[in-house]
Amino acid sequence: MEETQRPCKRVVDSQTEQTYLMRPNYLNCYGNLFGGQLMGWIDEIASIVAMRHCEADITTAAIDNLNFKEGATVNDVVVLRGKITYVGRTSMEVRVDTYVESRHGIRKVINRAYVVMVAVDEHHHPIPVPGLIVESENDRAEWEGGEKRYRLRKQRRKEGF
Ligand SMILES: CCCCCCCCCCCCCCCC(=O)SCCNC(=O)CCNC(=O)[C@H](O)C(C)(C)COP(=O)(O)OP(=O)(O)OC[C@H]1O[C@@H](n2cnc3c(N)ncnc32)[C@H](O)[C@@H]1OP(=O)(O)O
Repeated sequence: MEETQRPCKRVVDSQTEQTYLMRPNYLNCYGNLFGGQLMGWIDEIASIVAMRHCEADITTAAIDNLNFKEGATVNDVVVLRGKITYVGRTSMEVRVDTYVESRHGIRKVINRAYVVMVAVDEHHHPIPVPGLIVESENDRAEWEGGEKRYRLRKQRRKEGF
């Protein structure tokens, strides 16, 4: 959240959207979007959001909550939207929502993932990231959820996984 000691940026400063027209090479053998392909896209957009926020190199520390609620097939339009929800000292949580979009622009959720990215220097050591300016009620709710997940991940690491 906002701190006087470090620079702060807004959620919108790094928000990113990426759109794909589904091609045969994105599909699995059943003709649906291949899960590994989607994971690669999620990791890529989360990386871009995090790099835009911290203006440095990043590495992926964790990906949570991959649920596939809808499929997508050839000629569908798939949209990924990524935004920062929470920042620690050197880590950033990015929420990535994936949708399949109809020809009329109606979006159905395929997946929601939370990705933890860590800013690193040239020696791959974690470095501090800018704080996050929480501007809306929505940003605040995301921040509070992110804070809980941050603590939970720390606890899980203490317990050994
Ligand atoms: C034709 C079709 C092709 C399709 C094709 C598809 C292919 C299918 C692709 C799938 C794609 C999947 C997505 C791969 C994504 C990668 O590529 S994962 C592999 C890349 N990542 C790595 O190698 C990272 C390895 N880990 C590390 O280098 C270190 O653990 C880290 C992350 C830099 C952390 O360093 P550390 O020494 O543990 O530092 P420490 O001070 O303890 O922690 C630093 C911060 O990280 C946080 N942190 C550390 N560990 C964790 C953790 N496990 N969880 C959360 N936060 C953590 C800490 O809380 C801390 O945050 P702050 O409190 O400062 O905010």
